[in-house]
Amino acid sequence: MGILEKISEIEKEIARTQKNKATEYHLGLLKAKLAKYRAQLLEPSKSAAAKGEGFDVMKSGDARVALIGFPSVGKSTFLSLMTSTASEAASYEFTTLTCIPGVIEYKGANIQLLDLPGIIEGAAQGKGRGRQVIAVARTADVVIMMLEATKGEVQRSLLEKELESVGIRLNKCKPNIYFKPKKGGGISFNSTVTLTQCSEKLVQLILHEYKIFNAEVLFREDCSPDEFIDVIVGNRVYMPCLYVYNKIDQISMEEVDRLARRPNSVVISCGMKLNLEYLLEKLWEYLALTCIFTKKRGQRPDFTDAIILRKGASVEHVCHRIHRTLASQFKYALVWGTSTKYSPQRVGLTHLMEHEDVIQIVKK
Ligand SMILES: Nc1nc2c(ncn2[C@@H]2O[C@H](COP(=O)(O)OP(=O)(O)OP(=O)(O)O)[C@@H](O)[C@H]2O)c(=O)[nH]1
Ligand SMILES: [K+]
Ligand SMILES: [Mg+2]
Repeated sequence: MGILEKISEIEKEIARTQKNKATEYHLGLLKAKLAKYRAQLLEPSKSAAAKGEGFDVMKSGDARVALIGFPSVGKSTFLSLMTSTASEAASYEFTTLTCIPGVIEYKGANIQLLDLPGIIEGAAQGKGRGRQVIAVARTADVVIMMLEATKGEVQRSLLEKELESVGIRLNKCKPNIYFKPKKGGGISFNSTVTLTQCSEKLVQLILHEYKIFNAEVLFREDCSPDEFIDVIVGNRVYMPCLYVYNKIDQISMEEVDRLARRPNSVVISCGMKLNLEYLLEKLWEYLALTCIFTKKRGQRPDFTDAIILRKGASVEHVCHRIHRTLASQFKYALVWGTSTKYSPQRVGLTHLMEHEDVIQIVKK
C-alpha cells in the first residue's frame, strides 16, 4: 500500500469511529499514525528537486506575504494593483505558473508580496504546483488566503484542510506543552491545569507510536491529542492568515456583510478597487512588525524614520540595521519604551526590543 492509500484508510477509520470515552485511545493512536504518514509525504520529492522546479525567490524587504488561493480568484490582479510589478491576469485558470514577487510600501516598510499559481484540492499531495506553492507559503510571515466571494466558504475549508495536512497551523498559537526526549527514566508526565482531552495513558500511547519511551512532558494548557502530536512532530508552522474575499461586486450587500463579520476576514473587490486600504491596515496589524526610533545624545528622537524589524528583534538587530560594524563598536544602549522597566534603561546587545521603543546607542 502506498502512503496516500494508508492515509486515506486511516482517515476513513477515524471518520467511522464514534468519538467517546471508549474510543479515545484508539482515535489518539490513529491520529498519531496519520501525522507520521503525512510527515513522510512532505519529504521533498526527488524528481521535482532534480528538475529544478522550486520557486526560489529571494527574501527581501521587512516582511513576506504569500498569496494563496484557488485559480482565478484574483491573486495576480491584486498584486498588480498593490505593487509596481505587473503579473498577468486573465479569465482562465492557471494563468500564473510561477512565483512573482512585488513590493508593497506601507508605513515606511517594504513588504514583499508573492503572487503564486492557483492551488486546488489535493495540492498538498502534489497536485498541480501545490507542493511548491505550499513550500513558499511556509516561508511567509503572513498568508493571505484569497477567496472568490461567491464560493468563499467551500474554498476556505478545502484550502484550510490542505495547509493543515502539511503542518501549517493558521491563526493558532503553539501549544503550551513542555516536551523533552530523554536518554532514560521512562516517561514523566505532569500538568499544571485540568486536562479534559488528554490523559497520561493517551500521551504514553501516542509517544510509543513515535517510539519515544523516555521523555519529560508538561501540559501547561488543556491541549487536544492533535496539539500534543504537533509538539512531538515539531516542524509545525504557526502562521497568521488573513482571509480575503475578493469580487464582492458579484454578491449581495447582505452577503458582503456576513463575510466581513467572519473572524480574520476582509472583503474586497480588486475590479472596483473596494476596501483595499482597509486590507492594508489589517495586513499591517497581522504582520505585527516592530518599529524602533533612534535618538542621538542630547537630541529628540527621530520619529520620521523608523527602523522596521520582525517581532522578537534584539538591540543587536537594530545595530545591524544602522551600520554593518556598529555591533562590534557597541558599548551599551539606552532604551525608552515598553520593553524596559525604567525609561531610559541601560541595556546590552541581547535586549529584546518592543514596538515603538526609542533607542540611543553608545559606542566604545
Ligand atoms: N468581477 C470581478 N472580477 C475580478 C476581480 N478581481 C479579479 N477579477 C477577474 O478575475 C479573473 C482572474 O484574475 P487573476 O488575477 O488572473 O486570478 P489569479 O488568482 O491570479 O488566477 P491564476 O493565476 O490563474 O491562479 C480576471 O478575469 C480578473 O479580471 C473583482 O474584484 N471582481
Ligand atoms: K486567472
Ligand atoms: Mg495569477
